[in-house]
Amino acid sequence: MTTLQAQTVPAHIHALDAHDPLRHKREEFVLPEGAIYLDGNSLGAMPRRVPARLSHVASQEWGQQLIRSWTAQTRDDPAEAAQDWMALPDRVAAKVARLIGAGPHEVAVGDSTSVNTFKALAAALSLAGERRVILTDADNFPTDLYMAQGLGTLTGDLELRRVPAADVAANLTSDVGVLLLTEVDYRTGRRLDMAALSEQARAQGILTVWDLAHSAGAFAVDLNGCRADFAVGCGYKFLNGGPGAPAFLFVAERHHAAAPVVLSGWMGHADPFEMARDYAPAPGARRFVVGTPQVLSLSALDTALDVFADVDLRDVREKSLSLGRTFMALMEPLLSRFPLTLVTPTAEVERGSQVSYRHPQAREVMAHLIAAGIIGDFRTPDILRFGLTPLYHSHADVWHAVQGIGAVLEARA
Ligand SMILES: Cc1ncc(COP(=O)(O)O)c(C=O)c1O
Ligand SMILES: Nc1ccccc1C(=O)C[C@H](N)C(=O)O
Repeated sequence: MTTLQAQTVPAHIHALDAHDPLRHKREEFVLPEGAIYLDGNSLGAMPRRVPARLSHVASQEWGQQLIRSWTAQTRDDPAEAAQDWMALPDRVAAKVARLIGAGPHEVAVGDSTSVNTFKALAAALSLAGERRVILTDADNFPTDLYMAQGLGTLTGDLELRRVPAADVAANLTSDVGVLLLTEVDYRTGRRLDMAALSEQARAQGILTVWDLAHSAGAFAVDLNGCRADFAVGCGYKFLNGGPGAPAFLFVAERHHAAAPVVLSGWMGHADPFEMARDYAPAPGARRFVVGTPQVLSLSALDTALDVFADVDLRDVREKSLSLGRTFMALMEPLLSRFPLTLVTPTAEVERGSQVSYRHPQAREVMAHLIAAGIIGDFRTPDILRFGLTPLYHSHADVWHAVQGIGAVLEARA
């Protein structure tokens, strides 16, 4: 990789970076040496300020303050007082809300995306009444399918109807209760039209559950603008919250009164320390926080999200599209020389923040690429996937990566 990075980047690539309004953000991340990391859609790079926060949480909040940290409001220092662990999920929810077009009271942070998918599906199905069909993309991410299957085992009367993504709109029929979709496909990077599909679903009385795993932090999401009903997403991909970071759940305000809280844990109770015998939900989406907040990982995510504080998500989207365009254009000559097929849509509205190709030996090729310092992903059955993170990638990275991909393919041929 070192030799590759020593190659001279063409002037037109440099020019793209020179005009990049986000180029200063790269310094806010720790990036691996001697490698080009194109996997922020699996695990985002670490924001530089996270270790100091974790160190403070460990040494002071946990080490010294211990249980007093749960209710730090009792402390004299106003800055410390505002850092109580009980409200940490709510503080993080407010930061996530801004990125997904939601109100802070509509977002709950905690648990995994899988668990939040279960909460959302259970609530949505209950609101759907007699309609016992969940419609989904047959190629949806496995955990979305599995969680729906698990819920079906519990209720016993559920049909999980899987259709190709292109056929979803035609299958929004009156027996469907819930539409479960992932906005950006984890393999192809194809982005669905969330606004149109939400609208079409609503017209049929169907509730929507959107998985934003590959959307949140990659571009501006407008849940309320789309009148989405429920959504979930990961904290560790484009939100850079670290391995196993807590996930989020969005529940539109109009459903707060009627949506049942199936996992009704005490931390979602209106007054946990009242220790009442019966469950009474906290106001807003906080009721969907189940058990004790994951303080260490929430703290990491909390600080990681500060990277977005001065960022305009329109710039993020513009740059993501530019990186993708550049990547695809530079890869173009390789497509006639090697058995590579682009599977990411070229139309910008249909793209997330990754570029993927089919290759008959994709698994092997990706192993070679990783060994050469180009870190992407292999996804079954034959996908080479390259994630683009506008906050820390430059067009020069993309250029170096494509030179490396060409060299690896050439060496194998
Ligand atoms: C679309 C999608 N949903 C969900 C997940 C993950 O769910 P969890 O955080 O529960 O592992 C991923 C990635 O792992 C994903 O790509
Ligand atoms: N959570 C993980 C744990 C281990 C390895 C990968 C993941 C991913 O997130 C994969 C990602 N969802 C994907 O779109 O492929």
